[in-house]
Amino acid sequence: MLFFMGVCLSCRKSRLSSEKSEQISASATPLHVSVEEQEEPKLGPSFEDQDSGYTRMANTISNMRMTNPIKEMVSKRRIRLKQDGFNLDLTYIMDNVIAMGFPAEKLEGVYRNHIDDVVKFLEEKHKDHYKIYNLCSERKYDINKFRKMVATYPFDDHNPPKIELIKPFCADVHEWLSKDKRNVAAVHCKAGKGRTGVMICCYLLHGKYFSTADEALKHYDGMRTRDKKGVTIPSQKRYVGYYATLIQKNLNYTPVTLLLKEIHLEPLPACNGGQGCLQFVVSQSSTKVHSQVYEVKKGTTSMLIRIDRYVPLQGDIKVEFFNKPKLMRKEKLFQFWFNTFFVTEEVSPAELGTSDKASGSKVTDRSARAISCAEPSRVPALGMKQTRFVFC
Ligand SMILES: CCCCCCCC(=O)OC[C@H](COP(=O)(O)O[C@H]1[C@H](O)[C@@H](OP(=O)(O)O)[C@H](OP(=O)(O)O)[C@@H](OP(=O)(O)O)[C@H]1O)OC(=O)CCCCCCC
Repeated sequence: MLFFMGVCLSCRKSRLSSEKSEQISASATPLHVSVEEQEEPKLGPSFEDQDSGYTRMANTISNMRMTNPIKEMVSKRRIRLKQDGFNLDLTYIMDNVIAMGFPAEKLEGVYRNHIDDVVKFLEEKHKDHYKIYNLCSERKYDINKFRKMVATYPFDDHNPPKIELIKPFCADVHEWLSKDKRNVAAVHCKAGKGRTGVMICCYLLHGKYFSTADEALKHYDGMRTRDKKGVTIPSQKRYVGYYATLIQKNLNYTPVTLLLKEIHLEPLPACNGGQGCLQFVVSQSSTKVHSQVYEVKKGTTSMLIRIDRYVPLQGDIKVEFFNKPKLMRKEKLFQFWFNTFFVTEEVSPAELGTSDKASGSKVTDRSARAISCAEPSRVPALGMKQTRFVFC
């Protein structure tokens, strides 16, 4: 079943289509980026003292062969490194770029990479030449274990990064790798698949290893997983595409403001026998900026939602749709992210005509733009949703 949606916005301050004429000097500001490097640990024993600890680690539960089957189950189809006595959820995407699972401590270290095993691996294979990139917004660990060679570029699981986070990450990796040809960048999130893939693919584009998002993603997917399903969330892929666009067209990202005017849904997701309430929530910078609930009558196949007071949107926008049955908890149907800077698709007269007819108003703006999105529903029976957002 296809799910069609049109979002009509107006009053853009600028458009990507004007490309180079719109280049504005780089204003990418790292969000919550903390980089701590080249400092010796101030707490605990010196690194030399710790070496004896690494030797002893072979006797810890983290390194016991009995935990490997559990680790393998949890890492699912991600390709593990099994070499020289190591068995880690860790993959070389390039000779100097590693994707890996979270370096976990305590009980979590039983079913994920144990942090001591990761330290042991990096010390053995890349001593004095590794730097860790932690992408988790939800957790951290003792960076002293990695000689404080840890940079943090946080974002949430199952989400893309803020667009401003990508360039500083890529520049950081590039600078580190350029310093010494023996240097490696070890990137991780929780599983070391989705978020890690997004950022590594962006780096592969930044470093000119690949020229298109598809090529970078294909390379990553094949290197990191046995089923070639590395980065699978469409919004995450979309953001790799955004970064590719910035590089290909030599653009500097700058926030663009749009006014949300109307949303067109067709056909509606068939939940609760085709009736009930549908809620959509629009957020910007983690702040809810608009939310509305609509009653869906049985037999309704499409819906035009007009926003009474136009809502200004700028930058990274998250839209969530919920099924809101009466007397029951709401259930998220699907979500997607887009960035207002990258809304560039042309809108056909037929689409404008549909919107025009439904609203009863005369369309005068023929410079409308749209964005197409496809997101899988969280409700498996509803399948993949094709969505198209129209801005005018
Ligand atoms: C006997 C045990 C058998 C366990 C079998 C578990 C088999 C199993 O499903 O393991 C996996 C789960 C969840 O695994 P995780 O807790 O690691 O979660 C993954 C993580 O969110 C990934 O995002 P990211 O961090 O890479 O950005 C996500 O990838 P994406 O965002 O691309 O979709 C992946 O989705 P995926 O399904 O791959 O599409 C999730 O599974 O692990 C646990 O729940 C921990 C289990 C703890 C068990 C403790 C045992 C002591």
